[in-house]
Amino acid sequence: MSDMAIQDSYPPEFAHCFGCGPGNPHGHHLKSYLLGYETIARFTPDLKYSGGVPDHVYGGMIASLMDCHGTASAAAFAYRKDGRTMGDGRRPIRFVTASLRVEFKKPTPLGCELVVKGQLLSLQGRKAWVDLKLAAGDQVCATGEMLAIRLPDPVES
Ligand SMILES: CCCCC/C=C\C/C=C\C/C=C\C/C=C\CCCC(=O)SCCNC(=O)CCNC(=O)[C@H](O)C(C)(C)COP(=O)(O)OP(=O)(O)OC[C@H]1O[C@@H](n2cnc3c(N)ncnc32)[C@H](O)[C@@H]1OP(=O)(O)O
Repeated sequence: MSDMAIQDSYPPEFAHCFGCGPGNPHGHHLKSYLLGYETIARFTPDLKYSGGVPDHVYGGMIASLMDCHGTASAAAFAYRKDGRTMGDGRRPIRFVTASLRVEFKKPTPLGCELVVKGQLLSLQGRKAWVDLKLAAGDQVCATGEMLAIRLPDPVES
């Protein structure tokens, strides 16, 4: 596993995301790591993120974790495909979410660590499709699929 969280390679001007930006003092600071052919993030939501059922996580938090982990995963997979290393000093590879489908399979318990994993389904041009799973212990509580779009490099003037 790379020691560097994918989000820690974001330059300061891209580090303000509420869900995962290291530079947002009020945010969640999600950290995603490339581990072989998949990505992994661990997060324990604060008890205030309860959903409609007591002791269960609010669905928006689940989508938020997938949103940030999915775009970070897309970037990590693109770095690997391009034969690059994150934080290599060149213009960073960045993706944004174009679409995210979440399927809530089981209630997600509040107060325990959640593990989000990402796998690359396809990477074609600027488009990355990422498969996502969120589990509490052995229980997969939500699955998702993201289409992330790579931000184009600026045109040199
Ligand atoms: C989001 C603002 C953009 C400016 C960003 C600036 C700085 C941030 C940079 C990096 C972020 C760094 C770190 C990330 C941190 C946290 C991320 C958390 C995740 C998020 O929280 S992220 C926010 C939510 N996210 C958005 O706020 C996106 C709003 N949106 C857009 O900004 C544009 O929509 C964009 C850029 C997606 C594409 O725009 P574009 O002009 O560059 O490219 P274009 O439209 O040509 O699409 C190219 C090909 O993707 C296909 N395509 C596009 N959208 C599709 C869809 N929905 N379904 C199916 N296919 C789709 C087209 O059909 C075409 O396909 P084809 O090439 O085959 O024709």
